[in-house]
Amino acid sequence: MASEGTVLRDYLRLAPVIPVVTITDARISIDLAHALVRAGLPVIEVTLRTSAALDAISAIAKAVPEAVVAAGTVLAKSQIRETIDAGAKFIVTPGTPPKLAQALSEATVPVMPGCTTVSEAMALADMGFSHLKFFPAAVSGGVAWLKSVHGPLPNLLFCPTGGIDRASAASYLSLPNVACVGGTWITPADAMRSGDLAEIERLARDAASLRGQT
Ligand SMILES: O=C(O)C(=O)C[C@H](O)[C@H](O)COP(=O)(O)O
Repeated sequence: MASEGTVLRDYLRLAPVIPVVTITDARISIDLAHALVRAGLPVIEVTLRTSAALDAISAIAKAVPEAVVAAGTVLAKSQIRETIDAGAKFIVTPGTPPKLAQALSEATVPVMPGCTTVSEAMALADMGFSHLKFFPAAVSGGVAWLKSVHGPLPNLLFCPTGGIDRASAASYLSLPNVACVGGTWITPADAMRSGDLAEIERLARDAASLRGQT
């Protein structure tokens, strides 16, 4: 688990923002990943919310080696193997009930489990997880929550996600216990639907520029 933490830390250092992407047609995934990589956001979380998700992960993993594709919305133990087989470089969950946490602790790729409370964060830290998704961040205390937990839990790093946008991202990124933030604002549903990759690349470039402000 310790070496997995190092690998995950290196992934999360690649960019200030992880685009959280829901893909309904896997055919867009390679061009989308190229656009995000070009813009400076190589770490991409593909949510397992659609039937195209595993194909999209697989396509990105094979065709865009500069990208680090993660599987998001992993809710069940059975999805761990599926996503690793598809080529996911790491796994992200929105929340992490104990049985899922146990299965994730045995995964062969790094995992960023989701949590919302101090007790959940402590339980995950106790299992060896060092980088946690704080979800849903904005409605669960946001920046103030992260500031408060840094004192008692100084060794944990978070990727707050949920309700974060371009305007609020910088205040999260300025915190010492925030590795990066996640969000969907880079890949809005209408741009995804119409395949407007130029707009997505513009939003991604703008998000990547947040690095300099922290
Ligand atoms: O489905 C999951 O597992 C998730 O990870 C949830 C997403 O991270 C949020 O839905 C982010 O959405 P926004 O609030 O629009 O940025």
